[in-house]
Amino acid sequence: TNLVFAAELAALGLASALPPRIGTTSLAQAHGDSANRGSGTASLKQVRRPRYRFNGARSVYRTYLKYGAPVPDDLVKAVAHTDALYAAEVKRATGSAAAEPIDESDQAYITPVTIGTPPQTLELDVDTGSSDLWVFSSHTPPSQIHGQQIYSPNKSSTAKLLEGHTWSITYGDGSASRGNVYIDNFTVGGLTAEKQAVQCAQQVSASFTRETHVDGLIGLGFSTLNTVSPKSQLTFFDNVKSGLDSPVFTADLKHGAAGTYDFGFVDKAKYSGEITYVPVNPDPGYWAFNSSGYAIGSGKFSASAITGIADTGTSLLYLPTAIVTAYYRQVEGATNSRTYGGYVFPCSSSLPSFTFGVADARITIPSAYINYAPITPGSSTCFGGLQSSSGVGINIFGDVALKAAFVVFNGGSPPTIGWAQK
Ligand SMILES: Cc1noc(C)c1CN(C)Cc1cc2n(n1)CCN(c1cc(N)ncn1)C2
Repeated sequence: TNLVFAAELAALGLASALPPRIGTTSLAQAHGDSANRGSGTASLKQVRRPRYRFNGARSVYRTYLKYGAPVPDDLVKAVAHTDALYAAEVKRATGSAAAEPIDESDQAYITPVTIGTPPQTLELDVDTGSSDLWVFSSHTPPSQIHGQQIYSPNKSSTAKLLEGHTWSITYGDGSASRGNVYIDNFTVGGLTAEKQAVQCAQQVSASFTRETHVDGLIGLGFSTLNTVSPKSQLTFFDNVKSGLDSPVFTADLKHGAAGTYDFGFVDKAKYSGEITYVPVNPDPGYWAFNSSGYAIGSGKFSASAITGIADTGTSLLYLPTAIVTAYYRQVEGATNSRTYGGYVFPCSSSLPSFTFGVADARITIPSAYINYAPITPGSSTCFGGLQSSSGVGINIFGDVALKAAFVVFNGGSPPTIGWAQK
């Protein structure tokens, strides 16, 4: 009976009150721990099983089975009932995927995904500034494909054409793509959306053709921005959100190194200090939030609200002209070049860091991130990672800003965005 009792307690996930006796060797002793009490005695430490929920009906049921007793019908029903209750509470799905820079200036980041059956692997640009999931495909004219991996729906047994639906999107820099739509399994970071709308490109603009490392985009903006017509489709995040442990995804982008996108959980190991959450206005369809102000280098903080969007699909940081001119006034030889389309400076110039506020929190972008890249490979003139938003029409916290922080995109009600130093 001691053994049974101990077993029941173990089933409860509780430490047993009955220390095991002769013949058992503690793990510590197995690993030669210092206090050797001689032979014949040992003690095993038990630990609580994480997230274990005791299910009484099931425990009684097991005892009936163990002693071959006939199981009463209402006990079988009770077990099914309690299992169902717990299934509703069980830890849900999460995912974690790499975000690899496509070049040495972190112009964009790519994330491996699989689509269809058998799985076809592509590497897509996760883009919180748009809401279309589109891919280079077997429907893309070969003349427009330059090294990209493609998705072939006709090779996937689970692909279904979304009859009569098309899509067409144009991005801030004028690049564009359009095509038809399939529904298929879509997996990123071990997380699968069974019926994901996968938009197949039948036409891509030259700048996408030139981007050999980018096989398409995963739009993680709000689904209201999705361009599929006549019926707009849900983003991957909206498709998986209800099954996630928590309705969030996080971005931990890095300068010149692979970072991660996590889904369903906030990884405490990825940031320092506290995460500061601020409201998001989902109406424009972007992750729009208010920054509380800025500071240049070690200068004083200027508390002035800056409404902008957190956009993983934009490379640079675009802010109001007044802030940008104040910044480059501190950079030797900086000019706003019409030729190169923005602020440039001698690559050897020393740059101040740039700090932006999120409520009372402060995110500081190291100066190295603002020395973005030579205007052409090998040039001694460099392009700034901070540029004016006046031509864009909206302030954009793109990768230059995002990679200085750990960012939580909280898709709960109401949506919020969290920022932490790292
Ligand atoms: C890659 C990459 N990423 O940014 C650029 C530009 C490139 C390079 N370029 C040659 C190709 C290209 C152009 C775009 N992309 N890729 C990604 C989506 N684009 C966005 C997304 C968004 N949220 N906001 C604005 N544009 C425009």
